[in-house]
Amino acid sequence: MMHKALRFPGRQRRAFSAVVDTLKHKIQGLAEKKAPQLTALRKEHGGKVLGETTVGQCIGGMRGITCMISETSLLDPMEGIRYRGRTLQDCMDQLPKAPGSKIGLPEASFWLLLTDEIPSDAEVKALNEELHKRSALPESVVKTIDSLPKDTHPMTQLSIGLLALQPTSEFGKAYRSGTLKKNEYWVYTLEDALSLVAKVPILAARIFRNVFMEGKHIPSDPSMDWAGNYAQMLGVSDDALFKDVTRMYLMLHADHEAGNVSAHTTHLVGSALSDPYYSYAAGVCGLAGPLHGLANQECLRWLKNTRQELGGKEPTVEVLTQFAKDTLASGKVIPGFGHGVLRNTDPRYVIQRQFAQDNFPNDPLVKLAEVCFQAIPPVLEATGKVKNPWPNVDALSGTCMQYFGLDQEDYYTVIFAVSRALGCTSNLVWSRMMGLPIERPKSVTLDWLSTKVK
Ligand SMILES: CC(=O)SCCNC(=O)CCNC(=O)[C@H](O)C(C)(C)COP(=O)(O)OP(=O)(O)OC[C@H]1O[C@@H](n2cnc3c(N)ncnc32)[C@H](O)[C@@H]1OP(=O)(O)O
Ligand SMILES: O=C([O-])CC(=O)C(=O)O
Repeated sequence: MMHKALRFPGRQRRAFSAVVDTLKHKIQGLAEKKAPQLTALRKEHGGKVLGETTVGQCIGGMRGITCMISETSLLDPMEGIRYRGRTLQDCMDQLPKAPGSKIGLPEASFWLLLTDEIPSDAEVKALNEELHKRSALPESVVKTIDSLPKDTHPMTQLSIGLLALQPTSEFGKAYRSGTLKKNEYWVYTLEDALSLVAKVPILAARIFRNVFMEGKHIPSDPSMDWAGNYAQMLGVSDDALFKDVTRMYLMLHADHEAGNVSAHTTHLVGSALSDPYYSYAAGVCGLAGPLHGLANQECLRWLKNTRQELGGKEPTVEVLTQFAKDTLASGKVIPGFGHGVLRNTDPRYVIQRQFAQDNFPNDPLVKLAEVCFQAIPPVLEATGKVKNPWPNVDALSGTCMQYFGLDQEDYYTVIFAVSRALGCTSNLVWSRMMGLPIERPKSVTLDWLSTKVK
């Protein structure tokens, strides 16, 4: 029996690819299982109270208000993010891997986020073949990107590139045709999600080579996995571990439930039925903020500056404590520390730290980051206001990649965005499947609040 709560197309447009058909059937199968739950929650429990909203939350960035649905992942403040119920360590252990690698493949996490299933090796291989088929950038997009001034920030270039891809949207075309039915929205969103995920590493590598490598490009290798291919197109290192560090980065940053700025923005824009290119370009603009994704660029810069100021001296906890205090005194945040919702060391940091300790423990920036791990939390704690003094993912991601020669910190958030495309577009598919409405919370004025609290 079909449930109205979820959007099942009556007659499915057959995809030209077996793996896309498989994905559609798996998503649809999962949606059929979830349909009674969604219907009951809407119809029988729609009036139940989840919590009250305080004036502090209204002024304070809506922290702690439970008011969004995201099926792909859920965050525990102490244990961090789980992709479809699996911790990141579970994902590292359980997801298929490239030959000789210990890293769970990020494109396998895309499959997991979409379907709630760990794909087989054969399924990931087929997905990679499909992504390669969809990966070519239209000539118009190449021209647009190549014509941008080289000093345009790489994140600006990426959002321009995503918008330049927008005319290729299958969802947009189908919607404009006037024949698209609501229960078909998710199918076309999935088509766009796959194409966007296929193209984003090609676009991102092009931006890198244009800005930092005099426009000398390295062609895509269709025999490679999604992230390994991205690493080889960046072309900064032939070390097999550089492919692994890229795979790890892209797996760890894929999703962080839906309230973070990039995911929320993507969801919000998508809720107006803007297609995935519009929606994710908007999300990317949010990721470019220094309190969110750009913190990894800021953190690497902070570490490099600190190292320069140390002038060859060994970093000590005492010296780093003073550096951290100076940063606070100058009115800046310490990038890579603190979090909106986590209340413990970010498990993404823990996994990256282990990778660095296993593979390049003597790298000067790794050593410096280790001292920061000891020195900075007490400084933040001493302010009495920082709710989470522990490191987040951004505290080490740049350090791990610079070891292999990718030390252009302005580029780091683009790598984050390549990864976040997996989670944000998976969420768009599920939002359209669940028929979620346009998002429109209530805002009020200060006078309204003052009258209310009297
Ligand atoms: C992928 C990601 O997006 S992970 C986060 C990446 N961002 C960073 O690493 C930037 C540094 N960190 C921060 O700025 C913050 O911790 C955020 C933005 C991540 C979270 O912000 P909030 O939820 O407001 O944190 P919290 O409630 O603990 O903030 C309370 C106060 O402590 C300050 N604070 C929090 N973290 C830090 C920090 N790392 N350095 C200095 N001050 C901090 C806040 O600015 C705020 O000050 P205010 O009251 O004077 O405005
Ligand atoms: O969850 C957040 O607010 C920020 C974050 O760590 C992410 O988006 O990866």
